[in-house]
Amino acid sequence: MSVYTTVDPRQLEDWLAGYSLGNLVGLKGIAAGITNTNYFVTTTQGRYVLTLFEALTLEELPYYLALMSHLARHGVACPTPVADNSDRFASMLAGKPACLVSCLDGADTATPSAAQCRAVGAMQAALHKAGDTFTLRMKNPRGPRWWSQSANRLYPLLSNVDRALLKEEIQLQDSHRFDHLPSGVIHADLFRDNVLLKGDAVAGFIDFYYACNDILLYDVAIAVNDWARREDGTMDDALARAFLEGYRKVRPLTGEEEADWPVMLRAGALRFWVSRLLDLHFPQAGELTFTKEPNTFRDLLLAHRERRDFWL
Ligand SMILES: Nc1ncnc2c1ncn2[C@@H]1O[C@H](COP(=O)(O)OP(=O)(O)OP(=O)(O)O)[C@@H](O)[C@H]1O
Ligand SMILES: N[C@@H](CCO)C(=O)O
Repeated sequence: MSVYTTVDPRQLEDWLAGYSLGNLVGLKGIAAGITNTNYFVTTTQGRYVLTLFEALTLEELPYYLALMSHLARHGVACPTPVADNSDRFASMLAGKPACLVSCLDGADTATPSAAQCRAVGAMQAALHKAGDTFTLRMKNPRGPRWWSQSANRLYPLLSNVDRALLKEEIQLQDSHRFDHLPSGVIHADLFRDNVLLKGDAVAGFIDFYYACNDILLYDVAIAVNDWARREDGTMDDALARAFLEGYRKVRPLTGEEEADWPVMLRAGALRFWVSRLLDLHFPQAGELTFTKEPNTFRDLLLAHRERRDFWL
């Protein structure tokens, strides 16, 4: 259940007075989600999603909300933030930073088809292209420096085998430079649960709160690592190919990107192995975290390392 902060209708009516969205008709908590509190809000003008941010501050929100607004204006399927009468996308509600975005008609899937992977790949490429004209900048908080520092905290807690694997992979990644590859705005967490689908079409990408500027191919690797991953940690090549096919139709990969694909898949797996290990071993006191299985990404990393024939 992910309604951590309760909002009552009277309180919401007062807050909505700062918008031009008509009167409140319905308010319903959303059970899915882990980090934030989400509600479906219906007014006489339409249906929206209200998010109360449990960890991000009001000062941190403008980048993400401006980005969603920019992408939505440029044809990327994602929720559009609604501005209040003071032209702000976010303000305080029930003691938390809060925003309203348009409600999308779709649902996530744990078992995507090739057609759905193709559509998500194409929309991710559209996001990468639309990001070209977005002027705000955000460094990736989960880049190489972060995983090296995190690994130092984790080494004493890991088995000898896992410690050796983590050290070796970080060394390999540190020795490999990706600076020459195309970079821009990336979602950085485009997992299956962050995409709403309607049939085979993308209704919208959600959860932009890891979005940042980084290498575009890194974003593709993160997404393919989830969309084409089987339960046993190996890749479903047909799904991976479909994803890349959709992506390339909108933004063809360069020869340098193709050459770096195997190492980038490993970088994507490493990033989520490390973050899941951190969540497991260093749960933040008072923070609402739900631990996902770190070994999934260790096993995926091993599968990528052992693989010789890449299906690009
Ligand atoms: N704009 C939207 N339109 C329709 N449904 C939405 C929208 N945004 C979120 N949802 C629904 O709310 C659920 C929870 O949202 P989300 O995954 O963003 O939660 P979170 O707690 O903010 O993030 P996370 O779960 O990644 O920590 C989604 O699975 C989706 O069903
Ligand atoms: N998508 C992430 C969690 C949110 O960042 C994971 O599955 O580990």
